[in-house]
Amino acid sequence: MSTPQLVVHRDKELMAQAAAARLITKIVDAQASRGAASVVLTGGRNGNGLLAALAAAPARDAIDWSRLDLWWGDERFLPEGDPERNVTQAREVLLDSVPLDPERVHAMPASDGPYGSDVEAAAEAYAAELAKAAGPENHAPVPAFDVLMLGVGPDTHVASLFPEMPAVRETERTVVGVHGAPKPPPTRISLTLPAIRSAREVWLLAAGEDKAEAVAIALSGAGEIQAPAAGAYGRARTLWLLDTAAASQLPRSLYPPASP
Ligand SMILES: O=C1O[C@H](COP(=O)(O)O)[C@@H](O)[C@H](O)[C@H]1O
Repeated sequence: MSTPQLVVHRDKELMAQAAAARLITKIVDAQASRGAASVVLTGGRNGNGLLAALAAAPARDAIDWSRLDLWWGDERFLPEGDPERNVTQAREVLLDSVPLDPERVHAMPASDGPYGSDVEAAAEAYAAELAKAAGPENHAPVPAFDVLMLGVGPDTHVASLFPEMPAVRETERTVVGVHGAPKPPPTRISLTLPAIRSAREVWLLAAGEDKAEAVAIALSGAGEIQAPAAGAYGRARTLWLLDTAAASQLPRSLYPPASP
C-alpha cells in the first residue's frame, strides 16, 4: 500500500491539462522500459476532462498509440453506443482520433452484447479477459496496470463501488456486476478494490466544490466500506489530483507544502 500524495491545482482546467501531461510521460516511459503501456480509464466529468486535455496536447504524438492497452475501471451496463456509456464518451473525446490498435482497446461488455442483459456473465467475461492478459509475475489475475485512474464521486464512490454496497466488500473477484447503484444507471460493471490495488499507480481525480466533502472524508481516515475512495491505492504510488475547490475541506495538515 502506498501513502496518498496530493497535488492541488488552481482549477479544473489546469488540473486536467497537468494530469494529461503526467499521463503522456507515464505512457512514454512505460513504453520505453517495457515495450508497451497499460492504462485503466475512468468515466465521469474529470476522467473525460483529462481525455479532452490529452486530445488537445501536442505532446500526445509522443505516445505510440499502437502499443497502448486500454481498460476500464467501470462501465454503465447499457447498449453499445449509448451516449451514457463511459467507452462511448471516451471514444468521442479522444479514442476515435488516435491510432489505437482495436485489439488493445478492452471495453467492458454492453447490455446488448454477447451476454445480453446478464451483467454477472458480462463481469465474468471481463475478469477472464483481464486474467488472460495477466503475466505470471502479476500480483492478481489482472495485468500490472501502469496507471489506473478513478474519478471520485460526491458520495466517495470510485469506479462503480458505492458506499456500503456489496461490490465494495468484494475480496475475491476482480470484476463484479453492480445492481441498484444510487447513481443512474443502476446496473453497472466494476473492477473491485483488489483489482484496483494491483495497479502500479492509482490516480484519483476530483475537481469542483461538490467533491470537497468526499475528498476530505476519504483522506481523513474513513473506512473503505463507508468511503470506497479511501480503499483505492496503488502498489507503487497513490496520487490524488485535485483542484482548489475539491481540496477546500481538507484539514490544512493534509495539504501538500506547495499548494495554492
Ligand atoms: O458514474 C460514474 O461516476 C464516477 C464519478 O463521476 P463524476 O462525473 O462525478 O466525476 C466515475 O468515476 C465513474 O467512472 C462513472 O461510471
